[in-house]
Amino acid sequence: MFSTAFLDIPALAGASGTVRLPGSKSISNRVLLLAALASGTTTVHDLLDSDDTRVMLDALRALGCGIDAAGSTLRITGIGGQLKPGGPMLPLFLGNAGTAMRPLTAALSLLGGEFELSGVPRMHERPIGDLVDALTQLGCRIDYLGNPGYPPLRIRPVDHGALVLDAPIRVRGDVSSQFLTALLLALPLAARKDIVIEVVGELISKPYIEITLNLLARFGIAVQREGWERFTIPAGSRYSSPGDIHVEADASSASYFIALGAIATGASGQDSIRIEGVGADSIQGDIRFIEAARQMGAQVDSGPNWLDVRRGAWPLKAIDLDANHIPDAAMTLAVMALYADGPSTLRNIASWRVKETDRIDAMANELRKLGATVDSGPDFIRVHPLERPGWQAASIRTYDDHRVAMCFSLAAFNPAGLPVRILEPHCVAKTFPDYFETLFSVAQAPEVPVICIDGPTASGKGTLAAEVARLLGYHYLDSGSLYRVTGLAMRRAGLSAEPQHEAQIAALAAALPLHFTEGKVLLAGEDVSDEIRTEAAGMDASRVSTLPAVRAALLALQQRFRQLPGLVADGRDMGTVIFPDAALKVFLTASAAQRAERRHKQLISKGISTTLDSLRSDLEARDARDSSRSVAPLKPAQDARHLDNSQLSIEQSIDQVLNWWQEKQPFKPA
Ligand SMILES: Nc1ncnc2c1ncn2[C@@H]1O[C@H](COP(=O)(O)OP(=O)(O)O)[C@@H](O)[C@H]1O
Ligand SMILES: Nc1ccn([C@H]2C[C@H](O)[C@@H](COP(=O)(O)OP(=O)(O)O)O2)c(=O)n1
Repeated sequence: MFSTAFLDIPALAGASGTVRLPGSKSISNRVLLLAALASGTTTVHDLLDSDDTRVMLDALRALGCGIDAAGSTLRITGIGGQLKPGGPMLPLFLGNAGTAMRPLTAALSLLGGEFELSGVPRMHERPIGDLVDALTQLGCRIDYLGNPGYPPLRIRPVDHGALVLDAPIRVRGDVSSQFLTALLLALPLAARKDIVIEVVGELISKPYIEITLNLLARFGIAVQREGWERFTIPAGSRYSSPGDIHVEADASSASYFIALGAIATGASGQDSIRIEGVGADSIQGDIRFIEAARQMGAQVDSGPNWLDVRRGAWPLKAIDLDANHIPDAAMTLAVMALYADGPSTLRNIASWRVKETDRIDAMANELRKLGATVDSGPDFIRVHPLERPGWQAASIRTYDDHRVAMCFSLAAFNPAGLPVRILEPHCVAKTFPDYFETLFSVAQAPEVPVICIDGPTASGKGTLAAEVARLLGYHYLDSGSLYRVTGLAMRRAGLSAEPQHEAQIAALAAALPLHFTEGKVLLAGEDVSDEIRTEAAGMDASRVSTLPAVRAALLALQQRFRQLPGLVADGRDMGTVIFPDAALKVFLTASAAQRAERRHKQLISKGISTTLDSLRSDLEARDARDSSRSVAPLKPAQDARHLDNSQLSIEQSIDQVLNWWQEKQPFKPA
């Protein structure tokens, strides 16, 4: 996951390959609650691991469920519809997870304990009054702790004998279908008699109700449905665990990759995007996004649990769609509309206004930043396509809304070749923590940005480069470590850095069984991180690095580090030889005295004893060798910016480099 303040997605030109998507949020949280209310143990396969499922699991654990996770499988032992009596008041924090807040409100109101349910500030702006009203009609005792009609809530113990089960329970269906889902999931707890629920107003998002009914049936509860207005939970309904249950991949998450297949072609101009984990026969309503994507021109093939999508019509065909049945996935259409042959309109989407943020306003604002003309109203949005000269590079605000972040990544395919900056990209953790990594695994960029930091030993290159990479979410190449490992391999093979061994050492370098994990360097599985950091190893590295065949052998390996979304590379010849087209090159120096002192401190702190004088003379010898060798000597690239950090702190050096980088970016302010 990217935990950076922003993520710059370079202009993307194509995409092809296979993605496996995480489990559906809607199915995951429903299954968890049903398994928690059932008796016995349910093994849940392919559960989504995200913020929203984590808050649900924390709540269920607090209620006394046994939860045991192993890889992508989770075993949950339910409470059999009953809480242990006499527990203390339980405060439950549910973040911004509507799929936890709504059903838990209903279930806990009927379970009998005392609870306080709260969430993040946005959760306290998301309406829940219609659900609370329905539960109150029934005899449940729920108080608002803040604004009436909104969380946080206080739930008091209920007297099951006093529940009013004779009259139908009436609930509004036109604000959020989650209220009805919550009642359907929870009311079997009270089904001494038949319980009838009547929907008031036109029910929105019906496919989500279908998921609810489908999963209730898996847990032994056969709800009778008359149209979309009346639902009956039969007397004596009891949750019974199905034993094993598989969670389909999230169809809403699939929408970004279906769109990707419709927009992008592969390197050969005809490859497709294959999506695994969900097929066209999915129980999730958002799978009908496929129909909309087809209408816009996508070619979609499907089989059991897979989809295969490729570009059909181009530009995409404009669409005018009642998107009430796919409210979440329809946001993706709003970005696809930028690539269409005319204005596209999405209608009947008033529910967007009460989601993680006001999604109609959010989409309109951010699409306008890209240069688009957008009209919107209480329940619709109309997006005009963008011609090449109209596109602007924008910093996209994401409003703590995962779907805004994910769908705007598709703007990186703009024909103007502009990058897109996504602010607070970590909001995707709500449903798809590795969304951007998954996108980058199939996307191709004509130019992956590189920042080079070259300079003499102990100038602080490694420290600076690693931190800049971390702050930008870029990959990091410590090229010196490759020469250090080659030096070590040379020693172990009983060779020395002489011309007569050059070919053998180069062969070793070309086949180094090298892995970088969690800041460690592994050579054939052995952790050599400390061994390659000694001054002797630095000297060996400097010696092998003078051999042209060794440098040639390491070239391709270094260039393979250049991957989306970008790279920061440090060394001696990053800017001159390995990445001559890098967008920013920094030549980092500090006085020899300063560098010797820094290295001295560094080695002492690692418990390695040495003297300042010997360090300084080693360092000067190494500088001389690195600068005077015939191939790729240490020297600033012609277009490098010089940074002498003798008088700068580490933070000041980082700020300087980030400022230079920012100056090169085309983004307009957020
Ligand atoms: N600007 C700076 N001011 C003071 N010390 C620094 C600065 N930059 C790096 N250092 C310290 O100098 C030492 C050597 O830095 P390092 O990044 O290993 O250098 P290099 O990769 O160039 O050999 C480290 O202990 C680091 O914390
Ligand atoms: N791109 C590079 C990186 C390192 N080298 C050589 C020259 C250096 O003295 C050694 C060790 O590099 P490294 O960056 O690890 O050394 P310092 O941390 O700066 O002391 O490798 C090189 O020739 N080209």
